[in-house]
Amino acid sequence: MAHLFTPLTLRGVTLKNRIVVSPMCMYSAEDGFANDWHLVHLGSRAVGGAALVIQEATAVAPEGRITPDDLGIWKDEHLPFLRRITAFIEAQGAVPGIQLAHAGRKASHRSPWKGGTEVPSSEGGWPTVAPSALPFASTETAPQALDQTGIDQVIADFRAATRRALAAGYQVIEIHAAHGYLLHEFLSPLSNQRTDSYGGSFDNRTRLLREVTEAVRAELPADLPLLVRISATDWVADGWSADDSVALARVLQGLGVDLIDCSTGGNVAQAPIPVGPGYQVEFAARIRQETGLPTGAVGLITDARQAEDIIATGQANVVLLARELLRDPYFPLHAAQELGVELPWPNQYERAKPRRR
Ligand SMILES: Cc1cc2nc3c(=O)[nH]c(=O)nc-3n(C[C@H](O)[C@H](O)[C@H](O)COP(=O)(O)O)c2cc1C
Repeated sequence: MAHLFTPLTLRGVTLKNRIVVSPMCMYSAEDGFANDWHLVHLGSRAVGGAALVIQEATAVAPEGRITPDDLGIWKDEHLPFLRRITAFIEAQGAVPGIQLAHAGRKASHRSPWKGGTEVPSSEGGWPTVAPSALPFASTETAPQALDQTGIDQVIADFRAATRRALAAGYQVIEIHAAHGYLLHEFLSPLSNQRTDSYGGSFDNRTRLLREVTEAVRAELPADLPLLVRISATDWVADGWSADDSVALARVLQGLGVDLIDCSTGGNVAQAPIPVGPGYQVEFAARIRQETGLPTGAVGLITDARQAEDIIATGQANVVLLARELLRDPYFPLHAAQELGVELPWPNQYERAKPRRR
């Protein structure tokens, strides 16, 4: 049996294989509400055979949206449609997951295909918040530094969003602490120059993520797993480092986190990132090796044998695929075919279109 198709149990949730749909903003929501697009998009990844479908960065507060077109879970009215999505994913034998997010200083931007620039207030843009009043790029408006009341509100928003996510039927929660969004901004000394108990030392810069993690974990039943996505490095000297990530993983392990999803970058506009096949896998491997905590590898994993090798060699416990699953929503079924694994109904790979190379 290929390692890629062995089940993985995290607390009381069993993934039927090791292929996870990496969260991807689809910029197709209005006022945070999911619609038919999200049902078909996420549902088809479940039909395609992925074990866990993690819904895009879903904002815990309206001002935490990257773009006005992001999904949200800041009010109960969002839940009825989300329930349709989770029910459909589950009916395909996959696990519905959600990434809870706050975009911090990178909020209030147009989607990439609308240019990615800041949305002016005249067009519905809003003031952004961050640990310090430092813009992501020198051309952008500076965010407001959060005060203690604002920080408490962020923690309360993650807590309330978790409660809603459970009510909507998600079985896996992932906290988004990567890619230069709010929680990563607090971690990195490049974006966090606070002098209070949330800035300065490692202990202080990790405080908000620890408090958010504790709040989310406290809402979760003991049998549901919690994932945290981190950017394992800022890719620049004096930024957040791989050593920091190992230390953070140990702390998160003690707070009941079950898997670290290891991405990188996003907090420095011009970071020299050596993008190439599997370029972030080494961080998942190191964290797993040094902490014993399960990890997820992500980033240019596009090939069944590459994915199999990552799992077989113990570099990560799951692989997360993003763009390859846009190109080939049936990647898991094709991978099974390529690795000689026969899957039970309804995931017989014969039902999928042959893959063109
Ligand atoms: C259109 C698009 C939207 C994305 N949105 C998110 C997101 O909401 N949350 C997140 O953590 N990463 C997001 N990412 C990053 C992916 O999850 C993934 O980490 C990255 O694309 C590298 O994986 P890949 O090479 O398989 O695409 C997005 C990527 C793309 C292409």
